[in-house]
Formats: sequence, C-alpha cells, structure tokens
Amino acid sequence: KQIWIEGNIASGKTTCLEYFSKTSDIEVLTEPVSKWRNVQGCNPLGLMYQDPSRWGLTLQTYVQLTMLDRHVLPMSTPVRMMERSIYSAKYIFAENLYKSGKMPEVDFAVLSEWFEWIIKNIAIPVDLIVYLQTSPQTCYERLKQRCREEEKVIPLEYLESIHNLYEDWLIHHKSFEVPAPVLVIPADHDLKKMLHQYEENREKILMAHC
Ligand SMILES: Nc1ncnc2c1ncn2[C@@H]1O[C@H](COP(=O)(O)OP(=O)(O)O)[C@@H](O)[C@H]1O
Ligand SMILES: Cc1cn([C@H]2C[C@H](O)[C@@H](COP(=O)(O)O)O2)c(=O)[nH]c1=O
Repeated sequence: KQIWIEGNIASGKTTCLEYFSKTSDIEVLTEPVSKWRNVQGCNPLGLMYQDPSRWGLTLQTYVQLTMLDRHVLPMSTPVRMMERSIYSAKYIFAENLYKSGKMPEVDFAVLSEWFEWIIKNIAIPVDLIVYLQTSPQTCYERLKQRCREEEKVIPLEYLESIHNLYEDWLIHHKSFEVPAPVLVIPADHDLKKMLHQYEENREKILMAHC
C-alpha cells in the first residue's frame, strides 16, 4: 500500500508521519527538504523564495528529481507513507509559480514536458491520498512557530494560493486528475485532537484499497 500525505506548508504532515512511524511494518518517507536546502553547497529553496522568477525552475527541477527518486525506491515494508509527491510538486507548487507570473512560460513548458514524460514512462503507484485540510491562517501560525529560515519571507497570501490549488485539485476536482481516492482529515485542531483523529482513521488509512 502506498499512501501520500498531502497538505499546505506547515499543515502538520511531518507530525502525522512521525506518529505513524511508531507503527511496525510501515515505512515513512519524509520530504527531502534538507536536499532542497543544500545541493552541493547551494540552497535552491532559499534562492527560490528570494527570487522566484530566476530560481523557480531550478528548485522545481530538483524537487521533481528528488521526489521521483523517493517514488522509485523499492518497498521494504507492506505499507509506505510518503510526504507529498511528484504530483503535488507539479500541480501545486510549479503551477503556483506559473499562475502567479513568477515562472516564465518557457521554464514551465520545459518542466511540464519532463513531468509528462515521467508519469507516462515510470510507474508511480498510489492507493490513497490523505489530505490534511487546514486554513491558510493555521498554517501561517505554525510556519512562524517552526521558523525555518528560508520561509520567513512567506506571506499569508502565498499560503492562500497553495491552499486554493490543493482544494481545486483534491476537493473540487476542478484542475488535474486525482490519481487515487482522497481521505480528508480536518487539521486545524490541536495536537491532541489530531492524534486522536489519526487513531480513528488508522484502519482506513493503512488498509487503503484492501
Ligand atoms: N496540530 C498541531 N497543533 C499545533 N502545532 C502543530 C500541530 N501539528 C504540527 N504543529 C507544529 O507546526 C509546525 C509545522 O508542523 P509540521 O508537521 O512540520 O508540518 P508540515 O510537515 O506539514 O510542514 C511544527 O512546528 C509542528 O510542531
Ligand atoms: C513540494 C514543494 C515544496 N516546496 C517548498 C514549500 C516549503 O517551503 C517546503 C516544504 O516544506 P513543508 O513544510 O513540508 O510543506 O518546500 C516548494 O517550493 N516546491 C515544491 O514543489
């Protein structure tokens, strides 16, 4: 079973995965953010936030590669939970850069051709998408609390755009094809309630498509 945990920046994906990582026979793959912050001594994530028009393609190309690298890892347990996917990198983040006028058309076209080639030629199986649905305001507060250096420049409006793209994709089915059933978990609640909800949904999540 392959399960993707999707949601806005600082919605609680890593915290959710940490919780499930305590279960035996589950492999948890977190996002390779450390790579996005340091590739051979360069920081494409930081560069993108400083100057998205110049560095958006650089970051998104690297995100696409590192996500693909995660997707093709052989499974070592019956269940794999992965933080986001090559799909959300493209449908949410690259799309946001392009739609907001910060990614030039030619950059978006090249990235899109790469993406289309990958999903046509390489199997990227998924059984369930768990969407942690938050308000942008909650994410904004959690983002400030987490205090990742590169993200200090993120305004609330950025989280609103990411939120709207997620909602159009996974809730309203208005933008792109959704590759698996979606389980929506309301995620504005405090940690105690979130852990309770994860427990309540444990079977639904781990038995995806049985
Ligand atoms: N339910 C919650 N209530 C309050 N704070 C939370 C909750 N879940 C996570 N956090 C905190 O919010 C920040 C972002 O959470 P994280 O799990 O890293 O999100 P993501 O992986 O989606 O970016 C972290 O500082 C984390 O400790
Ligand atoms: C997938 C993806 C992510 N990013 C950025 C967004 C955030 O600043 C970090 C990921 O952190 P999170 O707390 O796990 O959401 O990376 C991006 O710019 N482009 C992408 O495709």
